[in-house]
Amino acid sequence: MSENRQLGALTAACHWIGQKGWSPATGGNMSVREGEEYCLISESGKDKGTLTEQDFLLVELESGRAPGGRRPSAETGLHTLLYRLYPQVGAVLHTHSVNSTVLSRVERSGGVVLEGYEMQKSLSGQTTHLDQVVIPIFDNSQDIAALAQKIAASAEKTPLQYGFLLRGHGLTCWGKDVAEARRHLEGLEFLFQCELQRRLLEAK
Ligand SMILES: CSC[C@@H](O)[C@@H](O)C(=O)COP(=O)(O)O
Ligand SMILES: [Zn+2]
Repeated sequence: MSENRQLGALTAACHWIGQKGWSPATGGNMSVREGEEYCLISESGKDKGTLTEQDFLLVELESGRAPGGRRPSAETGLHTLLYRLYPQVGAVLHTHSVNSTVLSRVERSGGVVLEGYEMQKSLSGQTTHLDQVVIPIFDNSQDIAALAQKIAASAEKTPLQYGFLLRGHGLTCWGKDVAEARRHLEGLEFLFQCELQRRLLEAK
């Protein structure tokens, strides 16, 4: 097993995510970068709230393969895409919260616009509630390779920041390390809940 210094923090983040109820059943997957060519990602099909460091597999970013016969996350292709596109990405968290699942369906456009919330400042680089933060939404697909291609094409036009939603599926977010990815996840989840409640209360 690798001695990635972020792996303990990632395992703790997985337990926290489980306690929050953001990875029900076996939903969600989590990873950390391991140098320029690899990442460590959760094994497919496990309960992400009770993972140990032995449940993470070393995967090559280019091929998405894990040596040794164990099966990395079904959504490995989305994690490896982010690590390949952005050298500054050090950790990726994918969750299945009720709020991200519902909001990504209620919002029919290609993105959720967050504006007017102090908590936007939980996202690195954001300094005021007056700015707009757009979290893109991509239609869900079971074809992860095709989905990764669509996301990559979109990222060429508009670079990805903080995270994206998969419609009716969940949130994938990231940071330069586990601590930042965790802050982005908590901030976005808070903002999604605010946005859903605002829409409910303002609906005629
Ligand atoms: C109820 S799990 C749904 C899965 O297909 C997937 O979306 C997911 O997040 C977990 O897949 P995994 O292969 O365990 O990483
Ligand atoms: Zn998922």
